[in-house]
Amino acid sequence: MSQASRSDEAVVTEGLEKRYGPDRYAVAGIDLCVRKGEVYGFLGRNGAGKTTTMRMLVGLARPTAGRIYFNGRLFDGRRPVARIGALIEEPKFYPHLSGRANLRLLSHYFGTSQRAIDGMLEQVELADRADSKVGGYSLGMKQRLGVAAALLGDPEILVLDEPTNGLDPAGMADMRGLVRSLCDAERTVLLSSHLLSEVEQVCDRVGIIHDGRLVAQGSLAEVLDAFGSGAKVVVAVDDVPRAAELVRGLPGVTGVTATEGLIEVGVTSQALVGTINRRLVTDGLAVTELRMSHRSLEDVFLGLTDRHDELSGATA
Ligand SMILES: Nc1ncnc2c1ncn2[C@@H]1O[C@H](COP(=O)(O)OP(=O)(O)OP(=O)(O)O)[C@@H](O)[C@H]1O
Repeated sequence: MSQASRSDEAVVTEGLEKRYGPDRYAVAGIDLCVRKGEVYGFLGRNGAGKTTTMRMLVGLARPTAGRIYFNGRLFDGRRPVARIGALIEEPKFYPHLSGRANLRLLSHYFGTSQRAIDGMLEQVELADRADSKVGGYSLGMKQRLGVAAALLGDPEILVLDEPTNGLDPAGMADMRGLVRSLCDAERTVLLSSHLLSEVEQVCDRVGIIHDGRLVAQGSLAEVLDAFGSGAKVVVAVDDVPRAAELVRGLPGVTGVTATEGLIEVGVTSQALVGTINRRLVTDGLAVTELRMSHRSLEDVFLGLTDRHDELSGATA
């Protein structure tokens, strides 16, 4: 059965591809799955293929292969099958007009009422600057006005390409809060970022793209579990080789690496801390430090993308 037939999925792509020239893949066949009502973080380094994917989703670029479904309906790149709002790359506004006037111009297409525009300006926290010229807005204000513009058609699916790009920490925090406030049972948000901390803080699920390929997808916990075994125990001990040998065979230990004065033990559960300690002490080793260390999404992301580079190098 096609994934696209599930009713809880807002955006599904199957083998979505964009090729520029014979061997130049910007997006090399990706299967995205964004569930209704979630904030989905599309994460990748610069040039990974995020913008190209988003441009295809909103009909600005034509896929060279693959399919896109919105709410289970096939999108052919022309006829809309769902209400989609988008902020892709830097928003463009008339600088000599106010924020409100810019929105009013854009709203003609959707027939949005003045009251609804006021509501949007409130929502993006621009109400008190709505009548100032956009030319005097900060980047963060322009980005928020861009989000308001993307909301004009009351979208079920909101696509935001790097909405925090170029913002200062305060602007980023504002944008994060705004993104969360926009997502509800009726609206799904798909946002891209190259910043792991952003995605970690705001998204329910993530897809990690590297070199045009989706290398991981799921909830943060799932991605961490599947690709990082989540947790490890760091032990400072007097006899590292002996300690590594002793813990390697314990049930629940997924791997051991030895460094100077330390072993790092991959574990399936925190309860292993006690087991590891007992095993070492019983054997007469001196344990001077023992702590849990959780891998961050950043470690997983870097590990996945590095591993992908190694594999590509090995097969090239
Ligand atoms: N029109 C084009 N012609 C040829 N190559 C392109 C074109 N557009 C994008 N690319 C290439 O496709 C790849 C993916 O670009 P894309 O802009 O989608 O990445 P990105 O993840 O959004 O990165 P960034 O955050 O830097 O925008 C890059 O190698 C880029 O150079």
